[in-house]
Amino acid sequence: MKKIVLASSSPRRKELLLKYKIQPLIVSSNISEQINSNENPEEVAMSLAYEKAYNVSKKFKNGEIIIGADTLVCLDENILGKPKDEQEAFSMLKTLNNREHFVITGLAIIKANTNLKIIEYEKTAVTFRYLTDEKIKKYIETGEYKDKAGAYAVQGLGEVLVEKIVGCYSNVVGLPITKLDTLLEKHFNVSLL
Ligand SMILES: Cc1cn([C@H]2C[C@H](O)[C@@H](COP(=O)(O)OP(=O)(O)OP(=O)(O)O)O2)c(=O)[nH]c1=O
Repeated sequence: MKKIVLASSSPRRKELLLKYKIQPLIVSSNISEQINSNENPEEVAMSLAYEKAYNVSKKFKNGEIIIGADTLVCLDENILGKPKDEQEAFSMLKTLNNREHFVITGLAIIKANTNLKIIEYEKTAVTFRYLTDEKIKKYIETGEYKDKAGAYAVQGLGEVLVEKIVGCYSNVVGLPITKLDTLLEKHFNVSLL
């Protein structure tokens, strides 16, 4: 079987991928993620995903398949990354309140020691229900906002904040599984199942 490498330290991505038979090696990319908010969010997500995959691919030499991803939340052309503290988490959740936003994950797949690289993105629409300041504060008190783009986790307690999702669910959690399988089959002759 071809060796698959997940270039990520995200426990969510790891969990999403470990369900499948491909037994990925997990290697953290350690890149410093700089978000330039003047850029188009899809391009930001794809270029960060590529940087992560490329950084890890340099450690491999035998045609290993390296997967990198970057998830960000996008509201009216503004990019929301991970909040640095509770105050920032509160203001992020307040702006997401009672309306629709988009979650974009850039996905990069590289074959080590070849020129083969595929870079795409997936976009999912998420609508928050109306939340009182009290409810937002209670959610922040759970600590779940930490290390999450947009300050929430739909797969966790943050489920209660969400009224509607249109599109790929795993994309919101951090790795668009359907798109990943489609690209792996098409370009790398690998299947998740
Ligand atoms: C919106 C949302 C984001 N997230 C998480 C997924 C990502 O881990 C994180 C966005 O951060 P990323 O910078 O995409 O990833 P990461 O720093 O956690 O991991 P790495 O760069 O090593 O791959 O937000 C959720 O877990 N649930 C959600 O509902």
